[in-house]
Amino acid sequence: MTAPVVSQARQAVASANRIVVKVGSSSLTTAEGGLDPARLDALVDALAARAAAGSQVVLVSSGAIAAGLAPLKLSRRPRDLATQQAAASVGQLTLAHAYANSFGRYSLTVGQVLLTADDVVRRAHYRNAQRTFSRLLALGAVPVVNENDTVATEEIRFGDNDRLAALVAHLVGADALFLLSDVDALYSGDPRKPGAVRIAEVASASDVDGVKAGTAGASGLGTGGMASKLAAARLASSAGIPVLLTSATEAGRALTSADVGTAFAATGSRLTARRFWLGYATDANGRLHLDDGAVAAVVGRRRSLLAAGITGVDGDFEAGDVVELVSLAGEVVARGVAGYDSAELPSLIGRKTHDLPEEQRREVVHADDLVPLAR
Ligand SMILES: Nc1ncnc2c1ncn2[C@@H]1O[C@H](COP(=O)(O)OP(=O)(O)O)[C@@H](O)[C@H]1O
Ligand SMILES: N[C@@H](CCC(=O)OP(=O)(O)O)C(=O)O
Repeated sequence: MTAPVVSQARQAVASANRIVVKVGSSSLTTAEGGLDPARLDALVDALAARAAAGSQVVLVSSGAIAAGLAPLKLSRRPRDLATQQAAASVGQLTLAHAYANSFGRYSLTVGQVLLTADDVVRRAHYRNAQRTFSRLLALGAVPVVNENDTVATEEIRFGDNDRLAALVAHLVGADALFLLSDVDALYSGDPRKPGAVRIAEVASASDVDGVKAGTAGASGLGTGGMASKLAAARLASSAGIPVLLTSATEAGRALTSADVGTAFAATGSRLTARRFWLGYATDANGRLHLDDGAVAAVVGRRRSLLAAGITGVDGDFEAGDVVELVSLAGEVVARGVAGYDSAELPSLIGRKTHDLPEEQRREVVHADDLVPLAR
């Protein structure tokens, strides 16, 4: 008998020391939509076992809105932000309490961490959140994270916890990310439709090129569907963090042998906190449009961006602001820190460096301040 081939990604996920586990609303609720204590306990059983085996565990849990429905006598997930926030305000309390009790069965202490996108986008907040996580973990507590729905306005929302989990995985320097949902793996298309094929391994971004990632599941409680999980898995794996995507009912196996679901290998190398923040966490203030030669230079050869390769400028930004670098096809290929104010650029772009006045011969985006993005 030949032994099953275990991919490197699965080995990395199985032996990871610090892990981030994200669970979706649909995996924590009953058919009627309320919080299901049995499902929550089953998840915590698996997390506590991993903690007992020596891993540091960070849990990103959705479910606040779902948990708030019944107490507020709402029959389904509200569509408007204000009612979602009210439901989250009521439900987060129930959710956190349920986790505290459930982890308490194993004498594990939980700490609640509620984050808005601002806490990751602003560098000072990012560092602050990093310190909090690091201290909680050092003290042996399990951070239980959710979006701070009650104060997050439409503009400053993450909107989906898959992305939040990928950002938290980087923020805490996790060795693996687990995305637990109500579907056992990634499929080539929506598994509710015939013909979808299960994908076990994703070794590089091109392995998911043809995948049709559909919207949220039948429960009506999830938000992003598979598309947001796929984006989050790409975000984490391109920043050097392997990902395992499977259903919450497989949490036990996922967190021990990792021989279930879809494994995403870490493709890119780990970025420093500053480069990760620059590439993925912060908001951009403007856009620079690049010709093909400039894209090849900055993405392929990791060179600085010079004025000669820029064909257009959008937005109102100052030197020091973050901008997106866009190809002729309209794809955002990199992000970087602008070396000039947007008002200065129109007279420089398209011109060779030696044709420019001496004080304007510096790079528009220096290579050290430029992060090519995962495609
Ligand atoms: N290509 C695909 N592979 C797997 N699942 C998919 C795919 N496209 C759409 N889905 C659906 O995405 C759902 C999971 O997303 P969602 O309901 O948002 O989960 P969660 O609440 O866990 O975040 C699954 O139930 C599945 O039906
Ligand atoms: N913050 C929201 C969850 C948003 C969300 O991403 O939900 P899901 O798609 O179920 O992971 C809540 O706790 O209800």
